[in-house]
Amino acid sequence: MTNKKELNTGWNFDNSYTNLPNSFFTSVKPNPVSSPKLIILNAPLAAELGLNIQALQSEDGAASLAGNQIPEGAFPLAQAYAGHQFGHFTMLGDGRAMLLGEQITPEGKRVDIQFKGSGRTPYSRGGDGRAALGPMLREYIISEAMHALGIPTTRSLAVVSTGEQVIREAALPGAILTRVAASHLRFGTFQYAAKWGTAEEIRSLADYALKRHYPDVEEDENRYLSLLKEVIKRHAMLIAKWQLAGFIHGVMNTDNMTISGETIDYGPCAFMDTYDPETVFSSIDVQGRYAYGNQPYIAGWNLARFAETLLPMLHDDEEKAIQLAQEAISEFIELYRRNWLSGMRAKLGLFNEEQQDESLLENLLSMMKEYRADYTNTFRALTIDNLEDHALFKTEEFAQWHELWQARLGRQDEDESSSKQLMKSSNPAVIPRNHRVEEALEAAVKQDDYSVMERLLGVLSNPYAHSPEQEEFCTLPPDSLGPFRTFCGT
Ligand SMILES: Nc1ncnc2c1ncn2[C@@H]1O[C@H](COP(=O)(O)OP(=O)(O)OP(=O)(O)O)[C@@H](O)[C@H]1O
Repeated sequence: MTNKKELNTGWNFDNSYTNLPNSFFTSVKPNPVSSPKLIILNAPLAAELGLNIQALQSEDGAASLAGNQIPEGAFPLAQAYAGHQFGHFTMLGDGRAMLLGEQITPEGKRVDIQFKGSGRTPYSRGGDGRAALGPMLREYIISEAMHALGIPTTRSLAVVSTGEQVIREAALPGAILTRVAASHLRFGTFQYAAKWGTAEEIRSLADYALKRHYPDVEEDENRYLSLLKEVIKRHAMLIAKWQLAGFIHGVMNTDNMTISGETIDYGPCAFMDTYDPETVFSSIDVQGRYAYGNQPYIAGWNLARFAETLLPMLHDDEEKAIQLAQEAISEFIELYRRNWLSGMRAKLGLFNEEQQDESLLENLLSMMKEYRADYTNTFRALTIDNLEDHALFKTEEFAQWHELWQARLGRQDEDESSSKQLMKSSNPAVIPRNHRVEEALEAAVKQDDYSVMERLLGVLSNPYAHSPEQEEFCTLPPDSLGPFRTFCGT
């Protein structure tokens, strides 16, 4: 085995998180695995990060992506955090993840490099610290698809299999995902500090978050109120993008909401096929708390939990602090709605605003719900003017709606081709449909055949292309009216 200094992977770490008080993390070592094998490497992302692709593809590269070798400059640590899980507050922390370090990219950007599935930590509670191959590939596929759709998200750099099994409902092959994120600061990190930390500790966390993610407001007179408002703005944008793409996160616990406004934790998530706001993906979400249509309200609820952690810093007078927080939080739904509306206008090829746009949209969505229309394909069909053989398009109701829409398009200055262009860049032709993701995972995990996943990743990397190769990925699941199925075992 070559010496790690000879393995010039290109890591360029500068670890700022370690400057926070010790209570925010525990220094850890990844638990070496028996036979690391590189399953997939995201070469374009590696290049963006300034990494040496060939070195990472070597045997030693795989060992380093499994945590068997710690690169120079890394400072592996497990982050402490808490969170509301399905409404219940609990202490959490990285139980199977660890921050390897913060990479400074050639463009001077700072990003977290994190292993997920790299062994037990002091926060593992009863868990084994490990992850199964299927779910790590699932996170890889969906996070990269989200990125290509233009939705802020953590990224996936690589998956290595460990050569070891993890025991879930059955014995499954183990794997480690290398995740890249603007940071792993979560609402839950603040909740942890507010519950168990000192006033100084929470203040140092808030200052750190400001410096790292919102430097423009760092000098504001009430910078903690500005932090709250900026996080609200980012989430108003993020959740609008989720809703517009038909994405269901599945576990919007406060530990799965980032301060940076990136989507994190691709557990039981999916893109909606047939349009129904009540769609729930996770089988453990028996009450539908995290249903598609609830996501904006849950985000508002989570933001309120984040706001509570900042109260002592918003104002010396408690009542005044509560009032400031409430005012900020009360703006979230309106901000979200505005972003959503503007995205929906683009999906319909509309450049300007008219008062009746909301009802035009609501009418379309309620028809889609009634006729169980496929969310993505309906907008896509409107885009390409090739109305599919679907019950919705044959109804009198739709014909009337179509006429109103055409009249509305006619009342703007832009010509038809600009409208079509706008629609094409706003309505993806292909999304990671769950049955296609499952199919790719099954071939990969059970048959060691990665070709299905590679083809899927290929089309997902260019979702707005509207190319013939995408056609076969637009088909609905065989049981499109049935309940979603989840890929078990995380
Ligand atoms: N097998 C495991 N061993 C130890 N801890 C675990 C294990 N699985 C989950 N956890 C911990 O339980 C908590 C909730 O798990 P969840 O599945 O939501 O997160 P995750 O997917 O592991 O991580 P992330 O939110 O960073 O994507 C996290 O703190 C996680 O680290």
